[in-house]
Amino acid sequence: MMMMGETWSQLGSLIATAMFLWAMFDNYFPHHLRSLILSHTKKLTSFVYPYIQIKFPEFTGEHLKRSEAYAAIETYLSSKSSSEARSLKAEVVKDSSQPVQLSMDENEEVTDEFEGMKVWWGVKKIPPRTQSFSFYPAMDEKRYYKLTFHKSHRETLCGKYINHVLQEGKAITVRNRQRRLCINNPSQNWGGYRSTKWSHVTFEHPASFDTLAMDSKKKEEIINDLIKFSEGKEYYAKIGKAWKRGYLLYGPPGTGKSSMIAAMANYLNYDIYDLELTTVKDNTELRRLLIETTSKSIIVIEDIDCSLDLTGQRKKKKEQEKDEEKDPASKMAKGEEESSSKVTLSGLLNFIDGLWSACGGERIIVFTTNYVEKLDPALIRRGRMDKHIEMSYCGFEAFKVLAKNYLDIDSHELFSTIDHLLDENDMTPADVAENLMPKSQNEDAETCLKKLIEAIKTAKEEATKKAKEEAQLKAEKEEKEKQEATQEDVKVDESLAKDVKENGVDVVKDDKTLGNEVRENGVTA
Ligand SMILES: Nc1ncnc2c1ncn2[C@@H]1O[C@H](COP(=O)(O)OP(=O)(O)OP(=O)(O)O)[C@@H](O)[C@H]1O
Ligand SMILES: [Mg+2]
Repeated sequence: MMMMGETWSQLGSLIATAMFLWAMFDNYFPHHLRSLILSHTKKLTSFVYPYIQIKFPEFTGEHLKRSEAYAAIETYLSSKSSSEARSLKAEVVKDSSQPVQLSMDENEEVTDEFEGMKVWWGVKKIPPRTQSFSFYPAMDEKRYYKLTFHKSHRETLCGKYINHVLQEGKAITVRNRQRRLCINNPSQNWGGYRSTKWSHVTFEHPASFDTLAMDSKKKEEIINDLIKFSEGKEYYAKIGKAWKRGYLLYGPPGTGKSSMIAAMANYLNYDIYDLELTTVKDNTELRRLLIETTSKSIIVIEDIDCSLDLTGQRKKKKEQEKDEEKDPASKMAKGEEESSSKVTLSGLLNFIDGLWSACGGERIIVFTTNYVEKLDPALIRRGRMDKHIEMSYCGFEAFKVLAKNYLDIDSHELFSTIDHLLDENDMTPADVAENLMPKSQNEDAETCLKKLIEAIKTAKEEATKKAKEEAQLKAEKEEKEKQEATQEDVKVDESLAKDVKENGVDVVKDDKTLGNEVRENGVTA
């Protein structure tokens, strides 16, 4: 059965040869008789060989570009080839998480089924026409995939099936794609041979939504939001909106903002572009960087409050100004610095919902901050940042996720104590996780839980002590200010009295108010 397509193909060739021989007798037959015979032969061929074949050559076009269809078919057939074919070829595919991709060798055949219809796939090699030396031997070795199916299935297989193969092939490539973490290069390194605006490494962060400790309802809501977005191509096209979504993650340090971004990327299979704004010179550079990001990616700007301040000017600039006050020499370079500090809030906003949105493909943009209240409302208004996600201190539900991850336990008698303690005290998931992690092999789950309880209690005591100290400091400061104010008043009174004594009328002339006071105090001019 395996070679069925092959056998039929040979039979087809035989018939074609016979037809050719018929044609050789061309001259001996009158024209009308000849076309009659030919039309009957065609019917006979189609009756004896009711199969259709489609070829997909590896290289196409004038410049012999590797055909996308060929690559997609190869990927699509990879799993079938590895389980059915006896002679296989292994190739390393660039940027793939799979060590090698297996494909069937020449003259092998695999079968596939689509809506109950059977098809045969084979790969063939066209031998090179010349034996001459070539710089591109791989290109000389032309191959093609051959699809064979019964003519009665023509309509479905030519349209729907081929479409399905190509789409699935591309989807598998995306799934197997090694994801990348890209970091923007400083612009002074942009010029030159083969330089790029982004450097990348393989993204291998293990965070996932399963390991992320947070309220399960909130987590589910975020996952659903991501699914809706990633499947929303038609929806976004319908409502006339660019296929983009903005998230603002805010919360104290160590509450899992960066882990959340990694989990999102892992969940959606997206690349991450970690955009460091402080090395971007101006809005033009920002645009150039963003235009080079690829589809299916998350663009991250961490600690947005540190990159831009409320007026849209760079924070760095403000700090420079402070330094300049102390150091006049640095003032000399001010003009230069100014021109290098021009990434503005409006530039960023224009990019988020301006023209950049027109470049197709799905992109998510995530801002993180520890201080949401510091951000400009223009930056975080709905529509720009579609979803605001608060990453908060560790609650009991989040703790249970961490306990499962770190200690592999779902319940324990100490859980209720921890529940109570976490309810009353703020502790970040990062701190909880740190305490739950066994430091040696002797530390079992109970020891770690006790360690956590101790840590929360200590943190509580420290927090109470700190609060007391702060209250005391505040009271002392207020008292000091009060005393200083009183001393200041006394000084003013004394100096006033002295002035009046020394200057007499002049003071009254100069200062009406003072004159009134002087008059009231009984010292007349
Ligand atoms: N919600 C969480 N779930 C699971 N692990 C967490 C969570 N929050 C923090 N952690 C742990 O703490 C470490 C630090 O967390 P992360 O870097 O995500 O915090 P962050 O909110 O981005 O902090 P920062 O504001 O300082 O950037 C992580 O490596 C992770 O192990
Ligand atoms: Mg972070």
